[in-house]
This record gives sequence, structure tokens and C-alpha cells, in this order.
Amino acid sequence: MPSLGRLHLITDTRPGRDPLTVVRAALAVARTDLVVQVRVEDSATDREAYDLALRVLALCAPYGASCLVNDRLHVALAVDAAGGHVGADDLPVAAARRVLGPTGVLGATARAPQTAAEAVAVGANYLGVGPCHATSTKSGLPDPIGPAGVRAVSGAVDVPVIAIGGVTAARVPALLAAGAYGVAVVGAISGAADPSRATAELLGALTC
Ligand SMILES: Cc1ncc(COP(=O)(O)OP(=O)(O)O)c(N)n1
Ligand SMILES: Cc1ncsc1CCOP(=O)(O)O
Ligand SMILES: [Mg+2]
Repeated sequence: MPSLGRLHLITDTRPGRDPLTVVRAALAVARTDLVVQVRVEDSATDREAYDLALRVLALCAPYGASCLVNDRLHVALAVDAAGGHVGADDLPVAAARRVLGPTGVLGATARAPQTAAEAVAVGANYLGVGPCHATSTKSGLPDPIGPAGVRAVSGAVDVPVIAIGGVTAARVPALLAAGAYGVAVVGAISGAADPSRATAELLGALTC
């Protein structure tokens, strides 16, 4: 797998959001350090996901930044994205690996050491670990695991751990100290008054 960026921006496609403007702003600051994960609402059509993914890929290309597609691996393949991300309600990790083939980047969600190790054993290249902190971006999540939960998972696997859920620049140092390789965010960039500045702050915290 090519080296994975440490800052993952997940597109915010909730009503009233402007994900492409936010992606543009973040790319201009983070460039090749950014991974953009295309995530759409469950109610979105495949065509909407495909169109957004194509547009995100076109924005990423000049910067050499990677684009991953959440959940919909057929969309990832259709647009020639670098790979995809799956969780408990999506294809099982082993099946996702078969779909993406041996070289596609595959992320899997995990919040406990055993499921994390199992996901890696069947083909995950990185783990999205959380929710680390409370988030208002996604409902119905279990309790936050905090940096201690991240430490438990990162100690059990030898792939990059990407901490997710309520991540802010101020929370990055504790997550890195717990063994996280990087972070994934929605609100910290998309909900910021100045997404460029928020990206710079996250990046600064990640590279300290
Ligand atoms: C980097 C990263 N980590 C975790 C998730 C969550 O995936 P999942 O559990 O499948 O939930 P949805 O995002 O599909 O609602 C993620 N997307 N990215
Ligand atoms: C998709 C997802 N899975 C766990 S937390 C989360 C959303 C993270 O969003 P935010 O960075 O705004 O807390
Ligand atoms: Mg999912």
C-alpha cells in the first residue's frame, strides 16, 4: 500500500453542506497529506455517490491526494478511487478485500482489539477506530472509547490506526500518544468557520 495520509477528511453531505468547497480548501493546505473519504447519506443514490466521488477525485489528483469511498465499493471501483472503507453494516472485511482486489486500500472500523486484529487478518490495511469522543455528526453510536480505547486497539495491530469521532486539533496529541497514526474528521473541518485554518491546525497537531 502507498503511504497513507494522516489527515482523513470525510465528506459532509448533510443537507445544507457544501462538501466540494470544503474539500478544495482542505486540499490546498494539506495536499498529499490529505485522504478524502467520500461518504454520502444512506438515502443518497449510487448515481449521486458516483458523481460526488468523480468530482472529489478530480480535485485530489493535482495534489496527489488519495480518495477513498465509504461503504459503496462498487463506486470506488467505478471511479478508480484508491480504495474504500467498511464497517459493521457493510460488506465483511474479507468480502471487501475480494471486491477491491489485492492492491486497493481497505479501511475497516474497529473499536476493540479483537475485532481490530480480525479485520487486519482478513485484509484491512488501516483501521478507523472510535468513536473516540462524542460526536453530533453520526447518531446511534456506542459510547466513546477515548484515548485509552485507541491505545488498546493500536497495541493489538500493526496497521495504521485512524482515530475518529469528535476529533479536534486539541485532542490530537492524546490520540497520537495512544498510538494513533492519524485522524478522520467531519465536523472539525466542515463545521469550521474557516476550513483552511482548521485543516492547518489539525495538520500542525499531527506533525508535532
Ligand atoms: C476512518 C473511518 N473510520 C470509521 C468510519 C465509520 O465507518 P462505519 O462504521 O461503516 O460507519 P459509516 O461511516 O458507514 O456510517 C469511517 N467512515 N471512516
Ligand atoms: C462516521 C463516523 N463514525 C464514527 S464517528 C463518525 C463521524 C465523525 O464525525 P466528527 O468528526 O464530526 O465527529
Ligand atoms: Mg459504513
